[in-house]
Amino acid sequence: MVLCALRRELLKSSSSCGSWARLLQRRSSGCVYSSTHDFTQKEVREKLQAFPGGSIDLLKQDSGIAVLTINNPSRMNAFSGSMMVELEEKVSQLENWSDGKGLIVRGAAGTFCSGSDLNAVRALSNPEDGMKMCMFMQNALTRLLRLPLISVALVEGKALGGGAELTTACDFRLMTSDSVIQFVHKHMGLVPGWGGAARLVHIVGSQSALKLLGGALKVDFQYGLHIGLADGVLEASQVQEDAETLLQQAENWLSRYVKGPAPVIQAVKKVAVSGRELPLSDALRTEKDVFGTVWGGPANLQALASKSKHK
Ligand SMILES: CCCC(=O)SCCNC(=O)CCNC(=O)[C@H](O)C(C)(C)COP(=O)(O)OP(=O)(O)OC[C@H]1O[C@@H](n2cnc3c(N)ncnc32)[C@H](O)[C@@H]1OP(=O)(O)O
Repeated sequence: MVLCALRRELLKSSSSCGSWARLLQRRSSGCVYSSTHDFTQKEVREKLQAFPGGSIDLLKQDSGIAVLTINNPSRMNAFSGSMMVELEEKVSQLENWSDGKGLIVRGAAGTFCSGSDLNAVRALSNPEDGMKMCMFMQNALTRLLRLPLISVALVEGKALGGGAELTTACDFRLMTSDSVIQFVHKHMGLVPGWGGAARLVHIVGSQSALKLLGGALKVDFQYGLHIGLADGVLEASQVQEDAETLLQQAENWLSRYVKGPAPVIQAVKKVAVSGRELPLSDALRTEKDVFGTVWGGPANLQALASKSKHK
C-alpha cells in the first residue's frame, strides 16, 4: 500500500527539483515515522532543544557543492539535542537547494563525530524519550541520504557510535590515513538506532556488518577499503592548513561525479535512490519518470547539437 502511494506520488510529481524535494519530504514523514507512530516532530524538537551546545554549520557554495560541518569540538563533535534539531533544519534547506549537486559532511577541528552527547543520552535514558530521539534521527538521516545531491562523508579522526552511523547516511566515505570508524554501540549496551545498522548492511553486506557491530571493530582506511565501507583515502599533510587541504581533496574527489548541470546530477541521484530503495518494478517506473525530466532538456539538446564523441 505504501509503495503504491509512493508510486502515485512519483507519477504526480513534475520535473522540478522543488517538487522532488517536497515528494521526498512527504515520503520520509510518511514512510519512516509520523503521527501514526505516536511521533510528533514538533514535540521531539522541543525536548531536544533542552540539551544545547555546538552547532551544525552549512555552507552552500557557488560550485554546487555544500559543506555541512558537525561543530562541537569540546565534546569531539558529539551531537547535543539542539544539534539534532539543527541537522534536520539543514537537511530541509538542502532539500530545497535547486542549484545543489554535491555535499561534503565533515567534523570540525580534525575529528568527525563521537556520536550522541553522553550527557543528553543520560538525561533521555528513559525508553520513551530514547525511542523519540531515535525516530527523530532516523527521519533526519534518511532524508539526508535521499537528498538529490551526491554526498560524501569526510572522515578525519574518529567516527564513533552515532558518528559512525552518520557516515552511512552519505553516498560515499573518504577516510584519512589515521582515521577510524567504529560502531561502539555494543560496548555501550546498545545497537545502532539512527538507521546505521540497516544502511551498513546495504553498504558492506550482512556478514561484514555483523562483524563490525558484533565485534565493535575499529575500521581503519585499509579495512574500510577492503570491505567497501571506504571509497577513498585522503592524505593528511603535516602543514597548518590541513583542514582546508583535506576539504579541497574531498571536493576534488567529488568533482568528477558532480560535473555537469544540476538537473542532470540530481536526476542521477534520484535514479540511484529509487534503485536502492524501491522494488524493481517501481524503481524502473521511477527511472522512466526521471528520464522524462532530462530527455530533450537543455543539457541533452546541447550534447546532441555538439555531436559529442565519448572517446
Ligand atoms: C544511537 C547513538 C549511540 C551513540 O552515539 S552513544 C555515544 C557513543 N560515543 C562514545 O561513547 C564516545 C565516548 N568518548 C570517547 O570514547 C572518547 O572521548 C574519544 C571520542 C575516543 C576521544 O578520546 P580522547 O581523545 O582521549 O579525548 P577525551 O576523552 O578527553 O574527550 C575530549 C572531551 O570530549 C568529551 N566527549 C567525547 N565524546 C563525547 C560524547 N559522545 N558525549 C559527550 N562528551 C564527549 C569528553 O568527555 C571530553 O570532555 P572533557 O574534556 O572531559 O570535559
